[in-house]
Amino acid sequence: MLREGLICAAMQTRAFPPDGLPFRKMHGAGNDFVILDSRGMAPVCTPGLARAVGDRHRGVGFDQLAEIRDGENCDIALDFWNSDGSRAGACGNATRCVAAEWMTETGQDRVTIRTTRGVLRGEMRGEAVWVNMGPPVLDWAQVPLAREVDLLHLPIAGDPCGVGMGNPHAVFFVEDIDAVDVAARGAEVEHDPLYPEATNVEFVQVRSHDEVRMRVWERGTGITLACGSGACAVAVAAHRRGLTGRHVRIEVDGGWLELDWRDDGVWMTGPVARVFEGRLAPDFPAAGS
Ligand SMILES: N[C@@H](CCC[C@H](N)C(=O)O)C(=O)O
Repeated sequence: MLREGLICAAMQTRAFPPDGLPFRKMHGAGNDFVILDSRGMAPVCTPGLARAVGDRHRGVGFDQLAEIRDGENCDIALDFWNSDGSRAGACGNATRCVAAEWMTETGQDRVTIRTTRGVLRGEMRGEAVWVNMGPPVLDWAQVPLAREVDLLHLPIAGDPCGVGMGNPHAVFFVEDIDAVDVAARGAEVEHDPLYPEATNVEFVQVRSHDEVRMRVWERGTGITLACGSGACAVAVAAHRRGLTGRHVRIEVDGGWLELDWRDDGVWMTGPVARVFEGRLAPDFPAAGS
């Protein structure tokens, strides 16, 4: 059990236990995560630890680190970190991964997960784990943006839509997604002054009323193979622009996600996989940071 190794955290120290810090590696459609479990104990992750573990050469490597914590009036809580050590307000694919693990471990078919945007719900439908990522934020101040603008047409070159999903997104609709330099344009838009807390950036080519192709540049991480909250933002933006219905399949670099924008929020499903379990060495550079 991951919890067994976190005795140090329970003692309010950040030093790793003598046999190392246990973690799980998972991915959802290629969006990869290190998952720590500090239920019943003090949280372990710090910006320094996230950066060190996130280093793909000297650490484990991940797009996001998710730390499972005790939930208040819900099953569990989740904190998310980007590989640059910053916090992420939402992570749809890690939420799907942890929901799937929790349901497998408990044998239950529903889970409630507290995140910074409130309590999210997950449920098993047949073989598929669906999570409700909550309603989109369509108020400019809450996205947040720096000033009042029309979210459907942001004053940024390329005419993106602005959407909040507990984290900010800028969604660009393009004719030919293969012609987009995602790294260059993504890095540029991430720090556009209109987004005071920076933004995730999605590029979308619409294929039909219920299918789109998306590529993503994530705030604090860079290009990833998928972004769940980004896929939610894309589904919302595409429907608001009149390009798709409320139910859409999204091809990302790492596979397919399915989105369903309902009255109670944006539901999402897609593949999840456990990759391995391991332990960070007790003398790992960030131990105790
Ligand atoms: N990959 C995640 C999104 C991660 C958060 C993002 N980089 C941020 O800083 O907001 C997902 O699946 O939603």
